[in-house]
Amino acid sequence: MRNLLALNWKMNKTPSEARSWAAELTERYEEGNAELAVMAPAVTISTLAANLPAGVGLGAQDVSAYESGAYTGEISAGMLADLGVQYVVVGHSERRDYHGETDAVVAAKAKQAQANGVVPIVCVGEKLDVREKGEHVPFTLEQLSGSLEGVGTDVVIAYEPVWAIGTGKTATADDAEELAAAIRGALEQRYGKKAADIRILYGGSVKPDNIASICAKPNVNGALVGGASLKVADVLGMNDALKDA
Ligand SMILES: O=C[C@H](O)COP(=O)(O)O
Repeated sequence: MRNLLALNWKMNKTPSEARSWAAELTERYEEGNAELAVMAPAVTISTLAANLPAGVGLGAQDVSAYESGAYTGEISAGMLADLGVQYVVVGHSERRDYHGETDAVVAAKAKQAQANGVVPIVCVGEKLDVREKGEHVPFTLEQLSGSLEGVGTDVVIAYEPVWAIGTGKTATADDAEELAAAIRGALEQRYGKKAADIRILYGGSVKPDNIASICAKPNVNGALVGGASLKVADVLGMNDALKDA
């Protein structure tokens, strides 16, 4: 399966900065074996749609759980689709933590995305205390189960141990594979044979020098990258590292 390198800018870059980033990427990018997609702040999506190099996909970082109507400040999946958005991150730990998103809300968002032809990237993963108790596998699988309630197979899963996000502490490739394999098993129970075609990403302090070993694991099919997505040089480094993958 082709690796997906999902670049989550989080709340970084103005539209002008996004234009410069896209221009630099266009100048230096050579398509490799990995699929690249930018998970952009909503206000930069139009700019990126017009300026990203061919072959680089477009994503959003959140979507409303509702179709349309009186939900001030929300952005619907239909609006994202109309801008050419292919992917949307749902249930990122920062949204679960700072905005109180429950598994049910995450599932509703994923369903809205799918109903509009946008592929949800459903994020799951444990905090440090859960890992220290050795409960990271059952915790993550329960979160996954709730977040996929009623969600179809056109989905990407991102396993992000919260303790590894933005901390410089990367899970080892074996840690990533332990959870990716457990997630694959859960997907098989839910979706049968189609589970083999669902991409499972790892996220948490991924950089050019560790991405290849993590993505070499059999059940890891790419990465959800925060900090290292902001500089074009790092993105090219990760793209190169996956060239032979
Ligand atoms: O969405 C991306 C993840 O939260 C990882 O962020 P990070 O690469 O800065 O650790």
